[in-house]
Amino acid sequence: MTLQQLIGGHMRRHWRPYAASALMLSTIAVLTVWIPRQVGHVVDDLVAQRLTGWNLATQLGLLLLAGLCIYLLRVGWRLALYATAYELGRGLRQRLYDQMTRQGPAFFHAQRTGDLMALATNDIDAIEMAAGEALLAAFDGSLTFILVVSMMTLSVDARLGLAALAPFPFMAYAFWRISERVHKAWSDSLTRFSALNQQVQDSLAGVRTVRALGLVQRSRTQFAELARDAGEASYQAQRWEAMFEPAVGLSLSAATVIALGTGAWLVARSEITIGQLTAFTMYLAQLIWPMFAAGWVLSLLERGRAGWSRLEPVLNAPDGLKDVGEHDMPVQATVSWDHIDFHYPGMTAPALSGIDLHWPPGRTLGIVGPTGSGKSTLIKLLLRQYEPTHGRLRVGDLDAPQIRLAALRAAIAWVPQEPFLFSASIADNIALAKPDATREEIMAVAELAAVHADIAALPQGYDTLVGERGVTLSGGQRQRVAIARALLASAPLLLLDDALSAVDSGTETEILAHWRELRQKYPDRSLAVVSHRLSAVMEADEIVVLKQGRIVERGTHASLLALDGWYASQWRYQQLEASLDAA
Ligand SMILES: Nc1ncnc2c1ncn2[C@@H]1O[C@H](COP(=O)(O)OP(=O)(O)OP(=O)(O)O)[C@@H](O)[C@H]1O
Repeated sequence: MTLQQLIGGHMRRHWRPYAASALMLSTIAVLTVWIPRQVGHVVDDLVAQRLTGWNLATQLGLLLLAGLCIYLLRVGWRLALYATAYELGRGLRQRLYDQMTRQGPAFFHAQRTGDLMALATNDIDAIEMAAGEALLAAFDGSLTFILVVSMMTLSVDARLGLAALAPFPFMAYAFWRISERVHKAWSDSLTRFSALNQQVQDSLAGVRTVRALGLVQRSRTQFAELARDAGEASYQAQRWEAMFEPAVGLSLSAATVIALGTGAWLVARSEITIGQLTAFTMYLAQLIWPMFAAGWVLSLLERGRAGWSRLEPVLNAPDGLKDVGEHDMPVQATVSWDHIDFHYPGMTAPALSGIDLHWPPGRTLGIVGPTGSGKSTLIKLLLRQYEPTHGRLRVGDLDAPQIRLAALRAAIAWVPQEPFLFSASIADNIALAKPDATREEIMAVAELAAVHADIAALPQGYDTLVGERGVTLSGGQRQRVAIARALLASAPLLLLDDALSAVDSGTETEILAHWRELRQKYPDRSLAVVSHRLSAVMEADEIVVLKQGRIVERGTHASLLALDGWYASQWRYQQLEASLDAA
């Protein structure tokens, strides 16, 4: 879809404000061309001494009224047109947001956060201006041009009109050449602004790392370079835009010289009156606006086209995952990874191979293995962040894609290793999946996640703000707040993806003991624990050991110790480490 089609579709849907603006602009244009004609008559009548007293006052009053109407109508069209242009911007921002919420990690892998932020701000602003100011100026400019030129040629003198218009084809050619450069320059400017945005985002997210590693100077230099590039690109675009002005100025000056020369000759031959020549020169001055409007419209359209050419591919990126399922999540169903192989997009080595695993309801599954062995990938497939390359993920009798994505995800409470806390109170962060939860419910899950005492010790307790503008919680506290959040969701499947890594082993034992108590109350709730620390999975009903994407050992804690493989040696190592720590 081109920018023209996008704006055309928007205009069809919102034709009323556009029609109202067009009507107001047409009235303004008619009044604008009426004024010089009227002034011409007044001048001729004054020269002939036909205009005196009341008549003169009435004529001047009419001119004043026309000026007032023009002023009010200008306010009117602005309000009508800008409101509908903002509506287009709002719709595009909503589409972009929806697109982002539909996409999986592969999409975000391919897009930079800074780019997405620039699209939502700068690029959509440019499109908004193309649908608002540009359309208005195009309509107003063309109408004024047609009316003014008609008046010049029809009501004054056709020969004079044609002579004065002679320089304009040269101006049109110059405009065409300049607008090509403007488009290129704006594309470049928007892209560089994105890069600058990305640098700001990276620097803010990693500000502590940058400081700790003494990289502040390097980061400043990088920022300065990108800011300079963005500034220069923007300046370059403005420079090309500025070229419209000399083109207009030169053409109008040439037109004025021609008009005055030809006009004086026609007056001398008494073929036109002085009043007509006065009106003609006023008309010529009125051509300034359509000429500038043409340059302005071209540059706004080029800016909009540059923004749209960056936004469109993102809006039309295919959905990472097809949400075509029609079934609800089966109740008390076994989750099965059925002969699953998986490659990350663009990677040659498989992240998972030949995975066969069943996770019955109410059971605890432990997933362990060396780093990079595929533990989190197993969980990501269950969350349907990615689809298996081969094999099927099944829930009860259904393939996972047959289940509505929202239903599947609502049935899963997932706690990643580095959970995200929003800039809100701790209570709101815990109640994310259940905003109407009572304070008692929130406190109960915080107790289960062994974080209640930590929260109670904070200045405003559960109302303490966390996140960007609030208190910074430790890694272990964040993990436990996230576990409380997951427990409050009361989902049948709880996934702890290395979510106890920053918690000491005593607290880990406490949380797992609480889980066991909870399971007495809700025996159908299932738990999957990914962990490097084997003590977190030792009570699981089944433990699988992954190595290079394959299950190499499986069983209970006791049977795996008896197997004397990776699990047993890792267990001995971790026990020894714990006893050394305790000593
Ligand atoms: N988004 C991705 N794109 C490409 N490769 C990836 C991606 N995420 C993970 N991998 C690769 O897939 C393999 C398995 O990663 P995964 O995160 O599942 O391992 P893990 O066992 O959870 O590791 P850890 O214990 O360190 O968290 C690794 O080799 C990793 O580099």
